[in-house]
Amino acid sequence: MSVLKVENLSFDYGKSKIFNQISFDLETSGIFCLFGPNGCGKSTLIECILGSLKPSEGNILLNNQSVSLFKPAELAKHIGYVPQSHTKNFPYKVIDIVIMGRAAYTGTFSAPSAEDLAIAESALETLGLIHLKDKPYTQLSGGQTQLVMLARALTQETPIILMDEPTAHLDFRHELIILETIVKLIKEKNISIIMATHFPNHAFYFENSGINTKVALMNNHVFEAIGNPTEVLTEANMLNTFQIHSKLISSKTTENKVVKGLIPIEAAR
Ligand SMILES: Nc1ncnc2c1ncn2[C@@H]1O[C@H](COP(=O)(O)OP(=O)(O)OP(=O)(O)O)[C@@H](O)[C@H]1O
Repeated sequence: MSVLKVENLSFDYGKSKIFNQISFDLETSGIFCLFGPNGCGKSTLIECILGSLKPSEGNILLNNQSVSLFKPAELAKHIGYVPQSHTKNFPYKVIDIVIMGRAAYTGTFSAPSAEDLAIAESALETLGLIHLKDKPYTQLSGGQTQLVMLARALTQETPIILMDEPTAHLDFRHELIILETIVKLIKEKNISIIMATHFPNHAFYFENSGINTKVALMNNHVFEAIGNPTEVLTEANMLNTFQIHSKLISSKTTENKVVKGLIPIEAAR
């Protein structure tokens, strides 16, 4: 079943066409990975779904209703967002940043309730961040900040979360913690996720973890391929889109689980 439908969506900045007539379904408890070269339009598409950019044509349907009909606070009860980067203007405490995820429920000028505080603390617990609760978030590392942004999105308690390169700047361990958290959210809370990423192995990681995973290869203003990771992230598509030679490998873990991944071999000259 689909929770979000994008139909024939186009967007341009003036005369500059960013994408043209793209369509996809986000399935309940599934992940949809947007994958493609720098500047192909992944963030622009995410911002169209969030309602902060207006597409030139097409529809975005949430539970069969156009997102353009939702008031921002109403949309924020359905769709959470983890941005690619975040400017830190003021040394708020971590808990205050996370509790901002409740704004759609409390209103901008009302004080958060004890329940809002409990929800925010529970999100920090889920992500192993509770010890940072009272720390000024201007003092966090890049990885900790990214996890706090995810905690804020969880606090929003939405069935859908959009993530724009959520592992950018993270070390190997923090990257895996984010990926594991995404898998947990999908399996335990039935959340559906759209994620822009530069790493084919993120999509394979989700598939290897038993998640319903779809990938779109965004390039030349369209989805040049769409489907499961094995169908889309092929050696031929990597050569065609990124001009790199790569090798798709499949192996078994000690628990006999089949895992797939894509190894870059050489940039084509
Ligand atoms: N305000 C703007 N006015 C005009 N063009 C813009 C504007 N913002 C972005 N663009 C252009 O739109 C295109 C798509 O940008 P977008 O950020 O969506 O790409 P992306 O796929 O997310 O890139 P990356 O992988 O580098 O994050 C780029 O060519 C970019 O230069």
